[in-house]
Amino acid sequence: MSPSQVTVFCPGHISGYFKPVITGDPKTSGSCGGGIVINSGVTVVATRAEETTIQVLKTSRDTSQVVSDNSPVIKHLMQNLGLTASIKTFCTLPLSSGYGLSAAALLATVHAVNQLFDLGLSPEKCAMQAHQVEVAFRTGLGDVAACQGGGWVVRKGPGIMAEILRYKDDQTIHAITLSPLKTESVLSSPEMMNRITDAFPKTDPDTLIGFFACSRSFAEASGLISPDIEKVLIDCDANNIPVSMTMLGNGIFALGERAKDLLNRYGETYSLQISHTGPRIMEVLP
Ligand SMILES: Nc1ncnc2c1ncn2[C@@H]1O[C@H](COP(=O)(O)OP(=O)(O)O)[C@@H](O)[C@H]1O
Ligand SMILES: CC(C)(COP(=O)(O)O)[C@@H](O)C(=O)O
Repeated sequence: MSPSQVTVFCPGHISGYFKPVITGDPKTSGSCGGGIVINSGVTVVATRAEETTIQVLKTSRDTSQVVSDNSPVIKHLMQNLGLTASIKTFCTLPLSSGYGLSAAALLATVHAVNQLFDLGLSPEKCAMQAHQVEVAFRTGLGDVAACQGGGWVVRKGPGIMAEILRYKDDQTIHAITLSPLKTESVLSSPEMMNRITDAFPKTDPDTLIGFFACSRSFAEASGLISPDIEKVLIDCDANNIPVSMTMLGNGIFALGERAKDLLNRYGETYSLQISHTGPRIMEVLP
């Protein structure tokens, strides 16, 4: 019996450093880089329907509010798949703030409709469907690849099939967002993309502390740090707290429990764990 509704959770992703790789084909384009797959992301509820409707909801204190009745990337994904369904996406982190929520929404949606309509797509094919929309819309380059699994990650090449090193760690990551930043605005700027490429680190980290150092030197060299962000970075430095800027968002992420009280002085602080998994089916209703 085909299900009537499927719920899937996909983790988000904080990118720490990245190098765009644009080949002209969204399937082989993407980025190399390092980031953290986080235990907060997007939950998608896909329900059989005669036409595609999309609701983007933000949840806080167990109450969800509709923030948008549209999502061009989800709409395009459904058209690519030739499917119609009611799609509701739920997140607690802020949108357009560098938490990889566009990727998480896309990847969760593909896995949900794959189960809802019994498409038989492999995890890799699901990820490819999501990745190519992300890249085509310039809403991300490497987040879908990262969110296929858990851990803090080093992506050695662009796209879904490239080598990804994944490392487990149970330390807490704390993050704040000072203001939204539309990823597409940066990815569509040739001048910024060239500067970002030049800032890419020469070696890959193999420790979490080393990842923070790589991300921080990348952020400093990228020219993306605003005065407000710089102030928080310096405060963390003064307290010996590993810290960097979320890519791409006007935000900060820092390592360990001591970061929470410090970041609380600057805004709402999100306490995050490194995810152990990628997308997960949460519920299937008959
Ligand atoms: N939770 C979500 N549900 C549905 N669509 C989303 C979601 N998050 C982002 N998107 C879509 O992706 C677009 C780009 O988001 P983006 O700025 O890349 O956010 P992020 O930095 O969190 O990935 C948004 O304008 C929206 O259309
Ligand atoms: C940094 C970014 C290009 C965008 O990340 P976000 O703003 O979270 O969509 C990411 O996709 C990456 O390739 O590392």
